[in-house]
Amino acid sequence: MASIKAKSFRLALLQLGSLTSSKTNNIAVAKKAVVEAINSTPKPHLIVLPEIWNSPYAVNAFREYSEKIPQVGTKWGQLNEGEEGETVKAMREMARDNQVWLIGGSIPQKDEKADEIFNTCTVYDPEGTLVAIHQKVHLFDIDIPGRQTFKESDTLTGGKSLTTFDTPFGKIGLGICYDIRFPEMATIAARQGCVAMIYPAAFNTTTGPMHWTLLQRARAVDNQIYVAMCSPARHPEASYQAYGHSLVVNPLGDVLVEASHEPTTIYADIDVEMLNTTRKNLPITIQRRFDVYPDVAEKFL
Ligand SMILES: NC(=O)CC(=O)C(=O)O
Repeated sequence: MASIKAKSFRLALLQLGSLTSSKTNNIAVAKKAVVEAINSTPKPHLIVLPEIWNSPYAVNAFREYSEKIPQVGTKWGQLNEGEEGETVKAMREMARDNQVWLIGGSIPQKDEKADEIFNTCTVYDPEGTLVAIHQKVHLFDIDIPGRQTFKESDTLTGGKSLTTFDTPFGKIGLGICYDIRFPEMATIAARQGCVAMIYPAAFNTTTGPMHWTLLQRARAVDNQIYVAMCSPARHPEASYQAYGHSLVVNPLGDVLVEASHEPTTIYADIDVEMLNTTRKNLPITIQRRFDVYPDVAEKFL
């Protein structure tokens, strides 16, 4: 597990602004930001959108904005009209038209059979094939009186599995926002050989200043991987004030790049040699004492 065979790559986090209650507007905003990122130099290999970017981040909106998501492996043009939601179709186009890997943030997903709604991240390869689906495992149910109360479980169901996906530049692990507070997910992904954990996210103006940077640095240092979180920009009229501050941290825990709360795109180079050097110099990945405590990744390896 010490060193990882992968290629270095460039990551772009799209901290989308001007998101409204119009899904059509939000799709147009995302499409434009993807095109702008792809025209930057050097070109990013992997583009990330934020959590719940096509809908308001509000428990009473998730059902109305929810969409059908097809199975992993469905290719561009394989489905008939109506077999997948309009946001999913748009994300396929963003990936295919720009020949780029896309982590499509998250959108509310409708599971008609079970009558359930999930907070779901989809990933597309440069051909527009849906290659991974992650349903937010840990629902954001918190109550900090007078400051921040939110109960995703009022309308959402939690996912039941962990998600990684392979790219030509290495294996990537996925989580969504609150998932980062549960360290096992990142540890399992790292033990499976991921170079990075990427979380579409939307912390708020209470929990953001407390824990946003700390959690990412902790997950990075504990697991000697890259960690990134992509947030929407703050929106003064929204019922939920996103923290912004999209961020990328390296395996030493250094913040490589951080946005403010304004709409912007940030870029970072994921340097696999740096990851391997960190693991060689501080060899914690081969010093674990599984004779003293269990390996949380074991049943997933
Ligand atoms: N919005 C979330 O899912 C999580 C969050 O804001 C926090 O953990 O704080």
